[in-house]
Amino acid sequence: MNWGIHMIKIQNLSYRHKGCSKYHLENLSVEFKPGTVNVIIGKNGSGKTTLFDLITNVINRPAEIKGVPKESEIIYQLQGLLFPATLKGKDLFRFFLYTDYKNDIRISNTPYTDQYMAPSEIELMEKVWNTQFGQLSVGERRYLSILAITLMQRKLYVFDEPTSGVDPEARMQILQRIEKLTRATNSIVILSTHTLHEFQHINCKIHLLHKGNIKFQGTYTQFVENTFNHNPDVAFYQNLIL
Ligand SMILES: Nc1ncnc2c1ncn2[C@@H]1O[C@H](COP(=O)(O)OP(=O)(O)OP(=O)(O)O)[C@@H](O)[C@H]1O
Repeated sequence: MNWGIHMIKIQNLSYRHKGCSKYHLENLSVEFKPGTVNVIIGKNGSGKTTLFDLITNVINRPAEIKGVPKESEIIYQLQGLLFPATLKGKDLFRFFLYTDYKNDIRISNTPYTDQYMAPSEIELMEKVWNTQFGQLSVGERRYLSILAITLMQRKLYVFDEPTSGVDPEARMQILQRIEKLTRATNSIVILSTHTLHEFQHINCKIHLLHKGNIKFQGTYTQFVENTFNHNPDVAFYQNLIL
């Protein structure tokens, strides 16, 4: 019997997309554990989405990736937000939450709110609930989608750039929701981002993906500790040239 901590373990994974001569992931070894937000960073085209697609079986999952829960226990937020423009905010919530067999949140004409929301979030929910998706801004769409996803109960959450296009206040609110997932359950949370400084106050482990492999792994504090002004963008650059 396995009493060990549940985690996703990748060992010596090499992968290239069909028709490509160059490997996008090369002898990649990494572990994703519960209890922290696993933040994947890396340059454009470094393979973050490819890695997510492999973990979630969007691309056939290779044997080198172990410990992934079964499909019904996974939720994968894609970079693009594909949802019919005429459906309303509440319909999006219904779409996500009614597909979640574990959920008992009921959707009505009254906007969803809970005790974790700041007044600005409640105000936003009141606005978006009965507004068509197509009439919402990109950031409003993303906030609404991520909020719905964080209300689902899963063993693995994968978010591809969940804060892209979102204003600084809503970004922190989204990240705090995501961080809460790691506290309340034993779930594994993995996300990718290009905006690093917002993780300063989030319980996270950073994994820097570069040239097919992990170049840096550690806490936010470890990531910035050797840089002037503790600037994470400088740390990013320095790690690439090391
Ligand atoms: N279906 C595909 N066929 C061939 N090459 C692909 C395919 N999908 C992605 N690639 C290539 O794989 C590499 C990694 O792409 P990927 O989308 O995983 O990067 P990323 O780190 O998520 O980038 P970004 O930060 O820009 O979102 C890129 O060079 C890309 O051109």
